[in-house]
Amino acid sequence: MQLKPTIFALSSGATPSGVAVLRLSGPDSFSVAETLSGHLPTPRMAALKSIRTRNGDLLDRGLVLCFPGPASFTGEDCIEFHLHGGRAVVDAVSRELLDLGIRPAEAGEFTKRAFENGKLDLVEVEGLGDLISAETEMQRRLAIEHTSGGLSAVYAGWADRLTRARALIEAELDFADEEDIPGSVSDQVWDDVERLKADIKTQLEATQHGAFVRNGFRVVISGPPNAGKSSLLNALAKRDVAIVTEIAGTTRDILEVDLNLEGFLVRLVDTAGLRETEDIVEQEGVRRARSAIETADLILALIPIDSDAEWNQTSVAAPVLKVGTKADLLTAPSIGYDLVISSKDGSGISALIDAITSEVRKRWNGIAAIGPGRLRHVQHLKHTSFFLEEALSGTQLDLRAESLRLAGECLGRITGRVDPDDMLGVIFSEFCIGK
Ligand SMILES: Nc1nc2c(ncn2[C@@H]2O[C@H](COP(=O)(O)OP(=O)(O)OP(=O)(O)O)[C@@H](O)[C@H]2O)c(=O)[nH]1
Ligand SMILES: [K+]
Ligand SMILES: [Mg+2]
Repeated sequence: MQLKPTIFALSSGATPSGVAVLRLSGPDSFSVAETLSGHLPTPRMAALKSIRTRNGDLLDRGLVLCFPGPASFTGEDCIEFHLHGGRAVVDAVSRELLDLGIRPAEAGEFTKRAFENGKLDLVEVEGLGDLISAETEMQRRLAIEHTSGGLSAVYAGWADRLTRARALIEAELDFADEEDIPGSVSDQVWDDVERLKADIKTQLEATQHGAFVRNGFRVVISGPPNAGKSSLLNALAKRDVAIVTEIAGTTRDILEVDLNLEGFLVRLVDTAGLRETEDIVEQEGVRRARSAIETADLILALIPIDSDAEWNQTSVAAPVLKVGTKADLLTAPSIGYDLVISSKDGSGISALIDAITSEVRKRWNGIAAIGPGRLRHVQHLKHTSFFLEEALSGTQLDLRAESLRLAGECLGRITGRVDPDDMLGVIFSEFCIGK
C-alpha cells in the first residue's frame, strides 16, 4: 500500500456538541496519537485518556480508539479522539495536530482513501454519500442498500457472467481446432447473454425509478398569474418562502421547498404565472415555468374559483390535479375542480396534502424494484446493453467477443473496477488447455 500523508478532520457535526470526534488516517496516526495521549489502547477498544500538548499541558480528557490498517474504514491506520464538543477544545487539539505535521483532510478524502485501498467500490461510496445526506426514510432505505454492498454484488455477478461468456467465446476462437473443446459452447453463451440483457433492462428501469426517491417527487404549482401559487407554496411550507403580492407576475424564478410526506421526499416547485408578456424578465420566468412542467411528477393546476381562466397546457406528461383557489371568496359550489382550497383560511389544504401523498403512493406502488437513481448508473447500464445487443446481433465471432469485452468494461465502470485480467483465470478453470 502506498503511503499517503496523514490527515485529520472533525468527523462529527458542528460544535458545540456533547461529543466531537476527531478522526486521523495515515501512517503517522498512531505515533501522533501516542504523543498526545500516551500509550495506545488495544485496537478497536476505547480508553479514557488525558490529551496533552507536547509541553504536557492538558487539552482535554476523552476517549481514544485506534484501528490498525488494513482493517479500518480507510484501510490505513486510523485514530479517533472522542473529545468534549466545545469549539475551543476541538481547535486546541487541531492546532496541536497541525503542529505535529498532520494536515486537515479535504472533503471526502477519508472515503476516497477507502476507495483507493479497495475498502469500498464506487457504488458503495455513492451509497455512503446518499446515506449521510438522506433526509427521508425512503432515502435512508435506498442508501443503506447501496452502502452494504448488495448492489455491488449484483454488478459483480453480472461482470462475472460476462467474463465467463467472453472466455468461452475466445476459447472457441483460439482453440477451435483442438478436440477437447466442447463442440459449440456458443449457444449456451448467447442464451446467457440474452438473459443478462433482460436483467440489465430490469435494473435500468429500477435505477431510473430510484431518482424519484433520491431527488424527490416533483410537484409543480402552475397556473395563471395571481392564481395563488406562491401563497399555496407558503401555506404548504408553513413559512414565508415566496413573495406574495396582488401584482400579477410577481414570481419569476423557480422556488423549491422540500416536504417529507410519509417518508418520501416531495419537492414543491413554485413557478411564474403562465401568460404572454412583453416583460423580458417575466418571459424568462414563464420559460422556466414551462420547463418545470415538463419535468414534473405531478402538476397542481391552480385556477381562482372566481375567475374563468382555464388550464390549457394539454401536452404535459405528468398527472394534473385541478385545484380551485381562493375558496374563501365564493360560497357557491364550484365545479370542474379536483379540489378547492383557500391558502388564506387554510381550508382544503390538508385534503390537498392527502391527494399529493396518494399520487406519491400510486407512483411508488407501480415500481417493482428500485435502484440508486443516479444518472451515472443509467448511462453505464445503457452502454452495457448497447454492446450486449451488438454482441447478440453480430455475425463475426471475434467482433462479437469484442462487443462482450466492451459491455464488461461499461459494467465495470459502475463499480469503478474494470478487471481485464480476470479472463485467464476463467479460461483455465473451464478448460484443461495446458493438459
Ligand atoms: N382571498 C384570498 N386571496 C388569496 C388567496 N391566495 C392568494 N391570494 C391573494 O392573491 C394574490 C396573488 O397571490 P400569489 O400567491 O402572489 O399568486 P401567484 O399565483 O403566486 O402570482 P404570480 O407569482 O404573480 O403568478 C395575493 O394578493 C394573495 O394575497 C386565498 O386563498 N384567498
Ligand atoms: K402575484
Ligand atoms: Mg407567485
